[in-house]
Amino acid sequence: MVDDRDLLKVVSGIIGEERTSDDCCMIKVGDDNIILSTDMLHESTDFPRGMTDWQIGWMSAAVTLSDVASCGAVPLALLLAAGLDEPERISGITAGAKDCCERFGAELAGGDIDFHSELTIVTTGIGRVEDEYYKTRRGAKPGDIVCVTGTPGCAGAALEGSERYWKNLVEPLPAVREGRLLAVAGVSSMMDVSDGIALSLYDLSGSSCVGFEISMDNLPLSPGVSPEMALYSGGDFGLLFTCGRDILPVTGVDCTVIGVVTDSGEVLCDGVLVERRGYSHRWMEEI
Ligand SMILES: Nc1ncnc2c1ncn2[C@@H]1O[C@H](COP(=O)(O)OP(=O)(O)O)[C@@H](O)[C@H]1O
Ligand SMILES: Cc1ncc(C[n+]2csc(CCOP(=O)(O)OP(=O)(O)O)c2C)c(N)n1
Ligand SMILES: [Mg+2]
Ligand SMILES: [Mg+2]
Ligand SMILES: [Mg+2]
Repeated sequence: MVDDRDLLKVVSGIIGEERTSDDCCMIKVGDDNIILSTDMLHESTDFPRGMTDWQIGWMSAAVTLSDVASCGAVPLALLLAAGLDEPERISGITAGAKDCCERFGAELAGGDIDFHSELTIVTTGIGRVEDEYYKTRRGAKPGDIVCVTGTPGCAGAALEGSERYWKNLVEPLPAVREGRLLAVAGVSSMMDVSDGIALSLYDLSGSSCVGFEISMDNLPLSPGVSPEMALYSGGDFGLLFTCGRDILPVTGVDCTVIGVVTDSGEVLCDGVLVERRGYSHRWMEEI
């Protein structure tokens, strides 16, 4: 079985690790730092039954604005390419994406339309960030603390049938304001937790060449959300970040310290190795 992270190693061998180890890429244009990110979602793996087309548009915009936010950037614009199984779905999807963009300060500024046997949406986000506020997955240092915003696991709980968290799942809120505030406050590394805390800790560990020691008791849990869900389920779009102890609290950011950065290279929870699993795309074939 291979997953998207295995394939990313292939891509990284061709275009360079630098380009595959962050939520976004950064391109310098004159004095500006332009932030770019793209995501593909499709019906069978990302849009649970019962979602409206408006929510599908909203979620598609939100996942990409979340990546832009995780770099400390201000979102500017979003492009949405829709591979439609039914042509009439375009109106709801576009309205949802536009509403999400407007809520978070971006413009839905273009896209593409084609036929596809399975509804497939690709969103590409563009943002801007100053040198000093640009954040990546690469700055975590041993001795830093590691923190998350919001309450992870709610989207996962909804997938397991908890109706109270349905909106968390289908209308996720990218942490655009929080990402910016944390960047300005001077965190050392940052990413979003779209694929769950466990996988995100491994991603951060790989990019920063550090380890983590977190504690189950520290995980912020909403009612009915198990520590297991908080660690291993995705779709919540909080931010995972590291920083020196002196930086918190950051006014306007609801976050929780879940552990510390170590130099071991291992991701441990209460002294036990965290499983490297979460939300990932898988193929049966070997490569
Ligand atoms: N097929 C690809 N070609 C080039 N770069 C890719 C490809 N897939 C992913 N990447 C890049 O690898 C990085 C990590 O991707 P990913 O783990 O999907 O990030 P995220 O989950 O934050 O969207 C991103 O910067 C992304 O742009
Ligand atoms: C079946 C299902 N599981 C989980 C989710 C929650 N969810 C919504 S978008 C998303 C992440 C999108 O994954 P990916 O395309 O890998 O985006 P990236 O992590 O690369 O930003 C998740 C986990 C969902 N909507 N449906
Ligand atoms: Mg991301
Ligand atoms: Mg993404
Ligand atoms: Mg991705």
